[in-house]
Amino acid sequence: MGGRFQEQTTPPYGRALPGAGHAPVVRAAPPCDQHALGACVLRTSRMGTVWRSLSPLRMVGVSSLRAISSSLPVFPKQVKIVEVGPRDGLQNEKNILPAHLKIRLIDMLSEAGLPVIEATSFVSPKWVPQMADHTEVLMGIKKFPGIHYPVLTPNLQGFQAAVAAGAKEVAIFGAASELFTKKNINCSIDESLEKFEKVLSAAKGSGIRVRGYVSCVLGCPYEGKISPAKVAEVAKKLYSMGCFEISLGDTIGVGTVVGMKDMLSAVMKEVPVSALAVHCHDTYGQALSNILMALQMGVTVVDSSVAGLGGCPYAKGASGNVATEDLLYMLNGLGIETGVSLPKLLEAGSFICKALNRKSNSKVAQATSCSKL
Ligand SMILES: CC(C)(COP(=O)([O-])OP(=O)([O-])OC[C@H]1O[C@@H](n2cnc3c(N)ncnc32)[C@H](O)[C@@H]1OP(=O)([O-])[O-])[C@@H](O)C(=O)NCCC(=O)NCCSC(=O)C[C@@](C)(O)CC(=O)[O-]
Repeated sequence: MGGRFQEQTTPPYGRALPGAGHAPVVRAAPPCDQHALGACVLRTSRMGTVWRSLSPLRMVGVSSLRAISSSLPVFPKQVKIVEVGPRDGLQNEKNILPAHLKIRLIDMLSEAGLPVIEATSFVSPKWVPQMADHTEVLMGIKKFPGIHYPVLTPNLQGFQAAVAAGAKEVAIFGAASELFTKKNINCSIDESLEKFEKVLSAAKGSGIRVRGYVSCVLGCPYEGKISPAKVAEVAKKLYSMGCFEISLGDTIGVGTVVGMKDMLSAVMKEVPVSALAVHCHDTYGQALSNILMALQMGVTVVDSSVAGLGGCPYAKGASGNVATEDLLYMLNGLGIETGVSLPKLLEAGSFICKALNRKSNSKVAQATSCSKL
């Protein structure tokens, strides 16, 4: 897998699509960043709509080009990708994957250069049986220098077990929905905050970093619409309690860009944007658009799952996170640095899909495996 994919920071443009003999020459469109926008135009003909590569200066004058550039959004230079596949991706799998395969997956993701890999959860095995081998997994992985391996801990019991297994970073997970909180961790939002407070104060004493999740930021499977004000309120509480980063989860992947913009605008009044991450499930195919909106608003941390694995066991019908391969392809196209190798990531995705006997949800993985045929 990924053999044809060379290490590069920009996508491979210009491959003729199948059937090009009868159709106009079609070229893949470069991503619309400040440098690339002028280089392509959308042309409509009797044969349909195609992208065509044109010299920017032949299309528009220099002054118009400057005007276009200055009105385009500014993207961050660097993005930190938080890989959640081994936890969020696998937690939903019915068949228990042996620990040695989870360990191999995490090691391959480390080799791909992911800076943060969420390794497992210290939750009740009665609630999430797939994560019952948390200690074996956390102790079994190679700990690459500079890479963080956080684990989920819903309460002090989970925190203590995680620390005993060698965790140096944990994540607590709340939600902006009462009903989701009840279904997910069996308590109210206020009760969850009391439990998290205990985790945070124990973590402070042990020098452990704590990340905070807020689920259902763009909709809840039980309550429907969630107000941006409620998301901002929970995010603010987690941040004031000492979480170094707040990950905003579109748990069921129902959000669209306007919702993302409104929600982030509300949260950014309470939590600095440098401490925010977005976590987008791709149920309605909106994850990359929503992430692009978040990047334009200054967010520089994005969660994703290799091969687009996953879903939440307490959010029926939700599909996996945005695939890390697809996110990386988009960031590469925008010239945004991540330090992650796409070929190695594709290998990790191919490995886990074989282990689970399923097709990758990543469009990039599908495209590159087709192009090998
Ligand atoms: C939170 C609990 C434990 C409360 O569950 P509970 O039943 O209310 O817990 P309890 O305190 O009453 O204890 C009952 C039993 O659970 C045990 N227990 C208690 N705590 C632990 C622990 N930490 N680890 C292991 N065991 C634990 C405890 O020892 C006891 O065992 P028993 O005496 O019956 O044998 C439970 O509801 C649970 O484990 N829920 C799992 C939630 C979960 O993992 N959800 C998926 C992750 S969240 C997510 O995916 C969303 C996210 C983060 O990705 C962002 C997004 O997409 O939006």
